[in-house]
Amino acid sequence: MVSVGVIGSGAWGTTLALLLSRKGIATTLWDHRPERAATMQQRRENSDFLPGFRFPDTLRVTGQIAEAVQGKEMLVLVTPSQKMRENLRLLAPYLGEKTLLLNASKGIEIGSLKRMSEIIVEELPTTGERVATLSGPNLSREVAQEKPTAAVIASTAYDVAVEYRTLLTTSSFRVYNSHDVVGVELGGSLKNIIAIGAGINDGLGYGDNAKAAFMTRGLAEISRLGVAAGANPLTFAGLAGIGDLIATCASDLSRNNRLGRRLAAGEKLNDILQSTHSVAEGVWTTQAALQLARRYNVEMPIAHQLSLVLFEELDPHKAVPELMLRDPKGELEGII
Ligand SMILES: NC(=O)c1ccc[n+]([C@@H]2O[C@H](COP(=O)([O-])OP(=O)(O)OC[C@H]3O[C@@H](n4cnc5c(N)ncnc54)[C@H](O)[C@@H]3O)[C@@H](O)[C@H]2O)c1
Ligand SMILES: O=P(O)(O)OC[C@H](O)CO
Repeated sequence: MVSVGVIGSGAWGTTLALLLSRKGIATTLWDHRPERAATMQQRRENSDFLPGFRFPDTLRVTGQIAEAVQGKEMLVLVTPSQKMRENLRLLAPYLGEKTLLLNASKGIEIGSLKRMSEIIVEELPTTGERVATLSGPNLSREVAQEKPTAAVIASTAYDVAVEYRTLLTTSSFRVYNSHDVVGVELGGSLKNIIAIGAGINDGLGYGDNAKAAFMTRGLAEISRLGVAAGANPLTFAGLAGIGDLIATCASDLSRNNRLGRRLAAGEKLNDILQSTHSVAEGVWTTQAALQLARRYNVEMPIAHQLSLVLFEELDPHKAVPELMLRDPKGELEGII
């Protein structure tokens, strides 16, 4: 049977490692802090990021990246997106010539403005046709609880998407495949911007009309940028688009959504970030998306206003009239 290495042991990495090891698959989970890896291996639980779920015997935790990579037929990469590149450099010496790689992180690298699969192929040039990306409405705790969930795996190589689909499918985790790597990666990343805004909306008590409009116009922004970058517009009507947008904007479990509610309560971004080790990718994705929008000459008014709230302490109440009083436009302008 196949053996799998999971690189990154936050809530999602641990959940995916649990899903695999519960299927009886030999799974090695890597934590970049060896002392925490040792604690998890001994206690059989990730009490920092995913408390309450006991590890099966088929799951081993290690602080040695070589152990998680060497001899593995398939890897799952689940680090914070801004740390993906440094971790690829760490694992590169141990990577097998035929090992498949699945990205499960959602973000865009600040500076290079590259998506995760682009970084993988840039750092590991021989892996081109062996890379796929997982995305969709996948709040880790619900997946760990084996609540019914659907996801999508995109790859330019159909066989690779299908191999990972088979690997991850269970009676509570249904996986679709897609060719649209750009759309699936951008959908999963950009929805985090809108989730922060939805959390602000909730925190300010703006109500459901506002939230529905915000999510819908958020999806229009995601689609505009995605289509300009080469995505299939229909991908944004799928699991990695509207699906993930709904889950993240609606759920108390979303870290991006929670960050938005704390901003609405008047907390400062730096204080929020310092109070947690969990990653709210939308903060960094807002910066990267606005730079990408300039590259493609695409308008992203919501992301722009959110960047002012995040980085220039704009009172969110003042962002709203800026969005409401913009020049009226055709609803689908810039998308199709
Ligand atoms: N949690 C979810 O529900 C969920 C679902 C789908 C996708 N994702 C995506 O998965 C990625 C990882 O998120 P998560 O929820 O697993 O993490 P998390 O927020 O629960 O925890 C962050 C993890 O990153 C680790 N980390 C910090 N610096 C690191 C470094 N330099 N190298 C390696 N690891 C480092 C921390 O030790 C910790 O394990 C993100 O891109 C996120 O958007 C998360
Ligand atoms: O907790 P969040 O906000 O990082 O969202 C987690 C997943 O991306 C939901 O699909």
